[in-house]
Amino acid sequence: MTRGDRSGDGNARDRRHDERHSSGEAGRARAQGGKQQDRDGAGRSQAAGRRSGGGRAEPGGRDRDERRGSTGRRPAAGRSDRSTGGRTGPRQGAKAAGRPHRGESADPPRTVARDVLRAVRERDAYANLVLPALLRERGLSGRDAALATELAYGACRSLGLLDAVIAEGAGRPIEEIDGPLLDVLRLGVYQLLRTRIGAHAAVDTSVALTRAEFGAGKAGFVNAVLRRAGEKTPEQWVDALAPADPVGRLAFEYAHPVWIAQAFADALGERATELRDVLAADDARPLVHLVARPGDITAEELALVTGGEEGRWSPYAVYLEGGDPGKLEPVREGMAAVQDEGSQLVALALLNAALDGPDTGRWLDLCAGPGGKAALLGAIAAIDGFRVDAVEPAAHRAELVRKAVHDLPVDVHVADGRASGLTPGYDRILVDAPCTGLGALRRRPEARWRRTPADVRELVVLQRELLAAAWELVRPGGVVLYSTCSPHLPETVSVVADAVRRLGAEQLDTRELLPGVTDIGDGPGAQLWPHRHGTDAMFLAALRKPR
Ligand SMILES: C[S@@+](CC[C@H](N)C(=O)[O-])C[C@H]1O[C@@H](n2cnc3c(N)ncnc32)[C@H](O)[C@@H]1O
Repeated sequence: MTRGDRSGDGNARDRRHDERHSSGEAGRARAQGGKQQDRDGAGRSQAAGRRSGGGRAEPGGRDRDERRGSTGRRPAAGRSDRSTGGRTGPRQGAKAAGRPHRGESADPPRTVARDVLRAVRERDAYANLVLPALLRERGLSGRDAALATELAYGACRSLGLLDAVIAEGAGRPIEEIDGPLLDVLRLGVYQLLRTRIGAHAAVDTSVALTRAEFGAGKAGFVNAVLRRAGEKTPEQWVDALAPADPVGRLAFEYAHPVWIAQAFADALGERATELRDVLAADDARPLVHLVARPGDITAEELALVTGGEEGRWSPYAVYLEGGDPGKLEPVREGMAAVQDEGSQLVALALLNAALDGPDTGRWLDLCAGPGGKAALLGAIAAIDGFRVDAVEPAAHRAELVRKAVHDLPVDVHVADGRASGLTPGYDRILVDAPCTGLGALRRRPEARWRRTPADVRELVVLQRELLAAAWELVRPGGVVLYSTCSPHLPETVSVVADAVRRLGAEQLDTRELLPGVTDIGDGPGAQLWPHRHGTDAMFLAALRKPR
C-alpha cells in the first residue's frame, strides 16, 4: 500500500469518506471499547504508585523520541548500577568501577544524561533533541540508552525540586554553585529521590563523574551535598521545603513551578481536586499516538501493521507503547505520522462544525507549523476534492509543513497570520495559536522551567490578533476554530470571550463537535486533559460568523 493508492482506489476513497462522516459513531464505539482498557486508569495507577511509593516514583514520562528497554521495566537496577558499585560503599564502589582517570568516563549512560543536562542549562537546548543525537553518537542502546533517557528526562522535569534540595544540602543558593557541578548534583539527587537506584550507586557514580572531570576536591563537595540529600526521604524533603498552601505543596511534590500548578487548578475550576492527577500525568510516560492518514490507511489497518491499539476518541488514532515510530513502514511511507490524539480531535472538530451555507472547500490553517493538523486536514480535503491554505511565518517550520503535506492539496505560505495577504472567503479556518504549551509538558521535559508568566502576556496579545485576522478571512456563515495546547485560562476562554465581545462571533457548543468524547467541561469551549483523556490538554472553541 502506498500513498499513491489514494487517487487510484475510488472505492477506498468512498469508504474513507464515509468513515469520516460516520466518525461520530466510530468514535463512540471505540470510546466504549476503550473503557474496557481504561488507558487513563493506567495513568492514574502510575500516579497512585508515585504516591504510595513514597516519591520513589515511576520516574516520569518520556518524549516520543525515547527508546525503552525491551522489557518495558524501569531501568533503575540496570547493569550500569551493578558495575558501578550498587552493592558496595561509596569508596569501594568507586574502586570497583575502576576509578577513571581525569577526563575519562566509566559510566556512559550517566555521562550522556549529564551532557544533556549541561546542554539544556548552558545553551537552552531541548532535551528531546539533544538526547537521541548523543545516544547515537556514543553508540548507546538497550538498557544503557534506557537508563540515560530516564535520568536525563527525569532530572530535566524535576529541576525545581532537585535545586531546592541541592541548595539546602550545599548551604548556599544554586546560583553560587558551578554549573557543571550543578548538573552532576541534579543527576545525583534525581537518582536519590525519584528512582529506585540505590543511594550508594547514586552517590558513587556522581562522585566518579566529578572526579573524572574536575579532580578530587570538587568530588568531595559533590559527595558531601549528595550525602545530605540522601539523609531524608522524598516525603521528608517535601515536608521540610514545600510551601504550606495546598497548591504550592503539590507543585513542589510534583516538581512544577507554582504558577503552572495554579494555572491548572484555575482551569480545573470546581474540579481542582484533580490537580494531583494533572501534575502526575505530566510525569507519566505518554503513549506514542499515531494518526492514520485518511485515504491512505485506516486506524484498524495501522494498528494491525504496527502492533498498536486503535485510539479511544479519534477514528484515526493508534496508540503505541513505545519504540521508534520513525522506523515503522507506514510512517516512513507517509501514510501515518506521530500526532497526539488531542490534535487530531482539534482538526476533526473544525470539520464537524456546521456552516451556515454550503462548504465550498476553502479551508485555512493559519498557524500551521510543523504541519500535523494541516496534513490531517489536507488528507481529508483530498478525499473531498477540497484545498487547504497553510500559513507559517517561520521559514524552517514552513519547510516542515511542506514535508508533512507532500502530495496533498495544501498550499504553504510563509507569512505572518496577522497579515497573510490571503483572499478572504474561507469556509473553515483553524487558529491553532502559538501558546505556552502548558498542556503538553509531559512531552517536553524541561519546558515547565522555561516558561514564565511574562510569556503568557505576550502570547495572549498575539492570540487575540490572530483570531481577529482569521475573522477577517472567514466568510459570513463560516467557522473559525481556535485552539491551544494549553488549558491556561488567559489564553483559552479569555481570548475567546474577548473575540465574542469584540467581533460579534456566535460561539458554538464545541462539545458537540467531538462526538463520543466525554468529560470535556461545561461548554461552550471544550477542554481535554491528559489525566482524563490520555491526550495533551488541548483547548478548543468554535466561532461562527453571523451572516
Ligand atoms: C501551536 S503551533 C501550531 C501547530 C500546528 N497547527 C500543527 O498541528 O502542527 C503554533 C505555530 O504558530 C506559528 N506562529 C507564530 N507566530 C505566528 C503568526 N504571527 N502567524 C502565524 N503563525 C504564527 C508558530 O511558529 C508555530 O509554528
